[in-house]
Amino acid sequence: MQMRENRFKIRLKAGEVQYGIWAMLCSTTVTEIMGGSGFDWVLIDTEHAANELPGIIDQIRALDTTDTPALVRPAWNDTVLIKRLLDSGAESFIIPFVQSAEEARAAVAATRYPPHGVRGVAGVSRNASYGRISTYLQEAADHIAVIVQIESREAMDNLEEILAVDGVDAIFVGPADLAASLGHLGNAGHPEVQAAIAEIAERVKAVHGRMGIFTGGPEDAARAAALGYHFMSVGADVMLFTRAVDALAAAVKG
Ligand SMILES: O=C(O)C(=O)C[C@H](O)[C@@H](O)CO
Repeated sequence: MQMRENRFKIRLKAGEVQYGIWAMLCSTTVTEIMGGSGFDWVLIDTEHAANELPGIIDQIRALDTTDTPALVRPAWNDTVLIKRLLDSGAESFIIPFVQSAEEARAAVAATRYPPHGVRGVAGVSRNASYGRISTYLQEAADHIAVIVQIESREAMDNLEEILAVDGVDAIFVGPADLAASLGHLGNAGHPEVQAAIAEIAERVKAVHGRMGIFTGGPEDAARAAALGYHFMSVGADVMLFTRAVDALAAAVKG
């Protein structure tokens, strides 16, 4: 058995525009539904959602039945969390709150087998089709996408050093945490935050231009695309569902 291509990573490295959505409801059904909607990726969030490993695996399995690649955000830039997600079949990661080149190197190392990293070796996990993919250990690194989140003032201060880390495929801006770090908690629309988002874009474009951002919807995504961001999340299942059920209740209950 051969390893399948990581279509998200291929398109990411080519700088193609890819629109995604956040999966936070911890629902295999909802994630599967979103996988059939036509998005270019669905991110299974474990940082700000109660997604745990069994449910994450089920959601990855569900997305495997669609044309939409799965991305996973571990709860933290943690070697053990990333190892367990890799063995479960995750291959594209958005790593939260990376603030330095050292932390970026640690994130990459968590996805690499020795001598290039510290990932624990088990050739019979789900990622290797339980041992059927005999070349997995040798080929895995090429199929894994490592995206680090830039979402603090310190990360901005270290941006070029982070971009230079071998194995970091792209950065992803988290506007909510960036706003908090810049002193504008809850106000990602503050001019200083928006200026920082634009500054990050210019600095990343001066290096390789591979950058994504969390946006609140199509209009926000269009503004981000105009700055050069090319993989954008345009929403989250939890927000979409809450708004829809609240609107329905209001419609019938006045
Ligand atoms: O800081 C951010 O913004 C992000 O990283 C995205 C959020 O965590 C996402 O859950 C939407 O609030």
